[in-house]
Amino acid sequence: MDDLKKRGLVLLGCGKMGSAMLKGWLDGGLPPSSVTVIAPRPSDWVKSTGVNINTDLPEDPAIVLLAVKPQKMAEALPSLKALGNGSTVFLSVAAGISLASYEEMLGDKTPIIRAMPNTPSAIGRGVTGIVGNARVTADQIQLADELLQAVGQVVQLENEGQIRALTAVSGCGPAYVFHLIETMAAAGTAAGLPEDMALQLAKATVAGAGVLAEETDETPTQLRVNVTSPNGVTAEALRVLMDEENGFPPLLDRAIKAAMKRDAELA
Ligand SMILES: NC(=O)C1=CN([C@@H]2O[C@H](COP(=O)(O)OP(=O)(O)OC[C@H]3O[C@@H](n4cnc5c(N)ncnc54)[C@H](OP(=O)(O)O)[C@@H]3O)[C@@H](O)[C@H]2O)C=CC1
Ligand SMILES: O=C(O)[C@@H]1CCC=N1
Repeated sequence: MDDLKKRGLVLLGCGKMGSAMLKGWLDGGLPPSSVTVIAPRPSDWVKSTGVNINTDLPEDPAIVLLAVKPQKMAEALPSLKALGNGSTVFLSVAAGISLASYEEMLGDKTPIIRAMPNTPSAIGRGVTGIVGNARVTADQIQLADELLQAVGQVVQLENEGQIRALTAVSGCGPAYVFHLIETMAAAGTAAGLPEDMALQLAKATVAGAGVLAEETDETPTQLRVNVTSPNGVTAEALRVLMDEENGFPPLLDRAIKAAMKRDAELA
């Protein structure tokens, strides 16, 4: 991390994901002076952080984070090509785009790491999968791992092929959970609760269940059983949700497959 502070971190794109990660790093003590953001329309929040914005780039930054939309990558990346084939590590969070495509755009001697984070990174509770190309050294993987651990957990993938499924599960996953909160709250409101109370109950239930699932030694299956009194109330709801034809299992399976299909298209 000292190397990163000295040589600098460049962010290409600083929208929702770039800002979530930058917030986590700045909150964790990364000096804003070590960071250079390249962004056509930096947000008020980015401007308020004290990072360098659209200034000259450091000569040999330790890491360049690529956080533009996959569709914008080919247009945005040429401005950084001079840093390719050197010791700067390119860390891409973009869905779909392969290590081979980056090698084509930046030079095949460029150390490149694909990472797939998620937005809870903004509060240090993200989870990121990473995989590097053949040029990445163990030290560079270690640096990326350390940087990403500042915003949550890190999983090292065995091969690039796994990143598509990881994207569909944890990269997109917060959106599924937020939608669960939305729909629980809406169902609670329809069932007679005041809207704000239903939302409070849905948020606290999802947050509490999430922390419990992470902190206990019990499996999610056992935790579910613990809630489900025999012939009780939960059992009736689960009969609907666990239905093998219309419940969560086929629905989530279809959702994950749809996400993976889109990831492949973006590639
Ligand atoms: N959102 C998420 O939960 C996750 C996103 N990702 C990945 O992160 C990447 C960014 O997604 P997200 O943050 O959601 O998208 P956003 O649209 O919020 O952010 C992308 C940013 O890139 C900027 N930008 C566009 N063109 C350029 C350029 N030429 N140079 C520099 N910056 C540019 C955009 O600016 P402007 O809007 O002004 O055009 C925008 O601020 C994507 O590749 C996505 O796959 C990965 C994991 C999770
Ligand atoms: O929706 C997307 O394409 C990005 C990738 C993972 C989360 N958001």
